[in-house]
Amino acid sequence: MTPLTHDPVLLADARSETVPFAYHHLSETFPAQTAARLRETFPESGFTKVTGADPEKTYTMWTRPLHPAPAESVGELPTPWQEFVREVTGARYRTALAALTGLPLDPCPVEVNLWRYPPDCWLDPHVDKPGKLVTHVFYFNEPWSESWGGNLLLLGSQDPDDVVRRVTPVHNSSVVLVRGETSWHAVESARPENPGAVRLSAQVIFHRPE
Ligand SMILES: O=C(O)CCC(=O)C(=O)O
Ligand SMILES: [Fe+2]
Repeated sequence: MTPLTHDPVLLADARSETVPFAYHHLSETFPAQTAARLRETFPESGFTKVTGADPEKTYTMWTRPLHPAPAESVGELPTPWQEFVREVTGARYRTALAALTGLPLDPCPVEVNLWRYPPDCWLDPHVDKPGKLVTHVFYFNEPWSESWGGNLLLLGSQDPDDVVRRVTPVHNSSVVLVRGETSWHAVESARPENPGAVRLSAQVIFHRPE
């Protein structure tokens, strides 16, 4: 059996930004081989529907909880993803993320989940719920072109056109979003002419302690 290598997330290489709000971008999140294994084994089953609310149109994206996760689903998780969960729920990553963000993350419950967005799904502008202190979003699409849409939009206000930064969900990149009253962001719809690519992401969320 392949040993659990427990590769670190390369947070030391993050580019820290303050505009339009505090966030950090990593163009290479994992060593290339680790990222490739995660990409190749990104799960296809165990997802449940999330229906987007839009008066004109309904659409469905899919999510799967990895931590906490239903006990029976853990054994089915491919080994690279079991390693991912161990790494992002472990002390090394938590300490590095606390150092990067300046937030006291020690007492925070951590949640890990996966997302599959078929073409044409989007998320309207929002600031994350106040209970979320910081969210790290990891992307696994290869290839992905900015022109396909599906970009994470970092906004200057609630206005979807007030786009300050556009983060393309390219393979092995990731973004750490620090939640605040003005941390407006949205996910742009992936264009239908995008050749069938499903937008694949994982999220690690540190929640404010109860
Ligand atoms: O997938 C992304 O790029 C961001 C998703 C997001 O903002 C959220 O789920 O709250
Ligand atoms: Fe969000």
